[in-house]
Amino acid sequence: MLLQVEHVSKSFDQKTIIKDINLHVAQGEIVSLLGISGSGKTTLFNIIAGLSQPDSGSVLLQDRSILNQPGQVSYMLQKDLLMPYRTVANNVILPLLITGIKKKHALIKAAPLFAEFGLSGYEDKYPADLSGGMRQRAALLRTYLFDKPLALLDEPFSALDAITKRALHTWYLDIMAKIHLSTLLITHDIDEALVLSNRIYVLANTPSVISDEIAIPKALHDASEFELSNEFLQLKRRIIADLHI
Ligand SMILES: Nc1ncnc2c1ncn2[C@@H]1O[C@H](COP(=O)(O)OP(=O)(O)OP(=O)(O)O)[C@@H](O)[C@H]1O
Repeated sequence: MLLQVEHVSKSFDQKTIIKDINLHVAQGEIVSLLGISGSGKTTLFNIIAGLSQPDSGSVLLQDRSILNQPGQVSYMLQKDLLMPYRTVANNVILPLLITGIKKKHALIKAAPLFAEFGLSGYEDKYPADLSGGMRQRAALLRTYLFDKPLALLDEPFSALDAITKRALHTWYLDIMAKIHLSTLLITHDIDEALVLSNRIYVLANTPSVISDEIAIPKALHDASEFELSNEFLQLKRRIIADLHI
C-alpha cells in the first residue's frame, strides 16, 4: 500500500476535530477526501504532509512512518501560490532547483512537460498573464516535478468558475491517465469527487469520522455522460445522505 492512515485523531483546544481516521491510497489511485467546510480536511492534510502532529494514530508511506516529516509527499494548496515575480518556467522548475539541479538542466527536463500540461508558449510569461485554469495547471506541473510517490491536492479547482472547472476536470483525467500520479484530493465538491476519483472517503459528523467509502467502477467513468447518468445521481444521493445535508 502506498499511503496508510491508521486511527488518526486530532483535537484543538480540547475539541476533537477528526476521530479515528483510517484511509489508504494504492499506487496510481486518485482518492478523494470529501467533507463540508470545517470538517477537518486540511487538518488531516497537514498531518499527512508532516506539518502537524496527530494526538494519536500513524501515517505510513510505503510502509514507513512519515509522521512529522515534511517533504515526503508533494502537495498543492487551494491557492496556486505561484510567485508573481518569477516566470511560469521559473515557478514550475522550483522543485528541481531545490534538489540542486542546475537551472539549465531543470529547464531542459521540464520542457516537454509544458506541452503536456497545456502551457506551451507560456514559459516566459508571468503568472498574472495566465488564466485561472492555466495557473492551476502550472501549479499542478510544479507539484508533479516534486517527484514524490504521492501528491496531496487541497481543493485545487475550487477557485475556478464552473465552466473552467469542468474543462480542467477533463484535462486532469487525461493527464492522470498519462502520468499516473497517485493522488489524495481534498474537496467539498461532490460532483468533482465523483468525476475524478477511483474512490471517495466521506468525512462527516462531529467530530469528523470517515462515514462512508465509495468505489467508482472504471466502467462508470468510461461511460459517456457519466455525470448525467442515474448511477451518478444515486451515488450523489448517497453522499448527500452521508453528509447529512
Ligand atoms: N491550528 C488550529 N488551532 C485551532 N483550531 C484549528 C486549527 N486548525 C484548524 N482548526 C479548527 O479545526 C476545524 C477544522 O478545520 P480544517 O481547516 O481542517 O477544515 P476543512 O475541512 O479543511 O475546512 P475548509 O474546507 O473550510 O478548508 C475548524 O473548526 C478549525 O477552526
